[in-house]
Amino acid sequence: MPQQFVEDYTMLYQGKWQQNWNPYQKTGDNGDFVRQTSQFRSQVTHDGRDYGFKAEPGRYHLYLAKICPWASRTLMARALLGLEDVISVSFVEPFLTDKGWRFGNYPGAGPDPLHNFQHVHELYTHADAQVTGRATVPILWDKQRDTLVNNESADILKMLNSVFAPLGTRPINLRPEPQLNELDALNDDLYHRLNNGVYRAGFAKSQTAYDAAVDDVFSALDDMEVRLNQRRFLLGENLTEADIRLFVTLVRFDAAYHGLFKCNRRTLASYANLSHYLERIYQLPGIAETVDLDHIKAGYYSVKALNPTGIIPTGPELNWRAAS
Ligand SMILES: N[C@@H](CCC(=O)N[C@@H](CS)C(=O)NCC(=O)O)C(=O)O
Repeated sequence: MPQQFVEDYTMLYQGKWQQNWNPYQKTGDNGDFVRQTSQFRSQVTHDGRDYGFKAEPGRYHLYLAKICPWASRTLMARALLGLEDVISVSFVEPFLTDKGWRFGNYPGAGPDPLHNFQHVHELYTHADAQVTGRATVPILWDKQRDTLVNNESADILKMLNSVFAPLGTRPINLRPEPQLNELDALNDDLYHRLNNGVYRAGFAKSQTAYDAAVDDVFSALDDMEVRLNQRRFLLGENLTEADIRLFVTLVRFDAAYHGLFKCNRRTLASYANLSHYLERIYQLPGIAETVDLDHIKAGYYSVKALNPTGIIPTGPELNWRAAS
């Protein structure tokens, strides 16, 4: 979560919006970023058992930001499973304001279609008037009960692939049973070294923390490059959840993490296997539409703590449409 706001960040405390207040967002002893945990963890089930949220077409909505890799995971899974007509979606503007994510008219963003709220934090207090925590995306929203179901992308991914998948048009399994242990271990590793590693590099408060994060990032990229010597996807011939998790970081790498987050030992473009893999996934049906480089660049480069002038670099030139 845009750990960008390690210093002057914003959040809800007992239902009230707070600016420049930092009770939860910690920096570790080494100056490294410590990520908060998500607070809404209800599950949608086949029959509504346990939480009262039943998987039904048209009932749920995803509130997302296209800049956000965690939100983009869920958008990718929705496309891969053919759930576009089952779960509706809307996008906030790419900049985090002093009131957090904002709905608006920035190209590729839009209003809150359900309540016409101005900011994402209003969704949180609508669901729980006493909520404490950051107002993050993604959000899985139940239109029927008009409440927030879950704000943890890892949970949402699993729900899309389990209870929602039978409602979709593309019968694929992103979490194949025989490979679950390997998949979850890889997901975990990717999260620590790469998905969150780039943020640990970008928002490091000490040279030591930065050095360690960058080592993690490039050791992970090196390992994945080798892994892809023999495979189309990380676990073999079929795309799984691990590929979604890797893709969302790769697609932001040269545009944002290489420059702004100082992950500049190498460009992603210099990795042959990873570049072909990125193109291969980008060219799958519905995936290019989940990637908005304008939102990615405008959003990341608007982080004042890292880029006080707000100038957005013109490059790099990226073209994943090229045949792989
Ligand atoms: N654990 C969450 C993290 C989501 C997250 O960090 N989202 C960021 C955007 S990339 C956010 O909304 N940040 C707003 C804030 O921290 O105030 C998930 O994976 O769903």
